[in-house]
Amino acid sequence: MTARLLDGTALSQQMRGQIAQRAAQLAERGTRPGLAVILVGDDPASQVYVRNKVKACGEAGFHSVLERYDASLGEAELLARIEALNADPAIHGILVQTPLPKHINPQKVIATIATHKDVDGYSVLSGGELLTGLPGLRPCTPYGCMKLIESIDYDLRGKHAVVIGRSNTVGKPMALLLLQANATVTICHSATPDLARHTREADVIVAAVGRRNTVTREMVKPGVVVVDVGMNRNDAGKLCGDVDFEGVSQVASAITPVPGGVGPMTITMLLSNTLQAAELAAG
Ligand SMILES: Nc1nc2c(c(=O)[nH]1)N[C@@H](CN(C=O)c1ccc(C(=O)N[C@@H](CCC(=O)O)C(=O)O)cc1)CN2
Repeated sequence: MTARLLDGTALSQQMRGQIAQRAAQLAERGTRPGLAVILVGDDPASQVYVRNKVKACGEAGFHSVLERYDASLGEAELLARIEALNADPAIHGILVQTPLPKHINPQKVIATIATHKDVDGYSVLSGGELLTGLPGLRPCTPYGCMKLIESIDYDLRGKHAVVIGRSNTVGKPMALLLLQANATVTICHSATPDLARHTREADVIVAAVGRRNTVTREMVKPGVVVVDVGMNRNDAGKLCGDVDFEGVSQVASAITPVPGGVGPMTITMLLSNTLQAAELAAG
């Protein structure tokens, strides 16, 4: 079997077109969705991501501001800046790019962002909304993974989904979203003995560990749907995920590539969340 490609670039293009249309309708009613992106420090990958976020905003007709600060920015100054953006009516979403410099506590930063502007969906309140099934802003990467699975009309009801990774930003919210879609969910992590025992039983695998070749062909059953959140470099310096794409795509029914899978969807869901926040603010 050769797997169907879950193409995040194509799905993003389609979804961003729809988001731009909705943004234009909202703008006609007097509200232009606005996103503030804050970057502290000069991490090269983060610089690319924030640039791409601002570019995507422009293409969707959103207002956006990019605030860049030196890595020496004090925590109190950053929190004060967030408070000001919380009070700014032109801003519907606030995002602080991670990783942050060591002297800044990311939990404090996230807690300072107003819940209704928390377009990363990282706050304790946003997490609680997800946990309890209340409407709210969902973390962009797992939300994007769900859209990729939905894009092939895959019915998760009664399916066994295995999530590899238990981070607050991907693994845990991913498991909750799959649960909400009526899948039976197993979360595996670094202390799970015999990972393959679990992945071989899976109808759906979401790999989010940050280590290449975590999932190989012998570890999956034929027909499995595989979503690869990993972003690693191989020995040749080429971008690759957590899944051995060459091997697993021979037996899977659908699989995301890296690059071009989950990554672009992360930015698309950020636009979607910002639009949702703006629509709510507009009433
Ligand atoms: N505040 C946040 N920080 C971080 C997030 C986040 O969602 N919010 N996620 C990641 C980084 N990230 C977005 O910020 C992100 C990562 C990767 C991509 C992407 O499109 N990747 C491409 C490949 C890019 C390349 O060539 O290097 C792909 O997979 O096709 C988008 C966004 C950590 N920080």
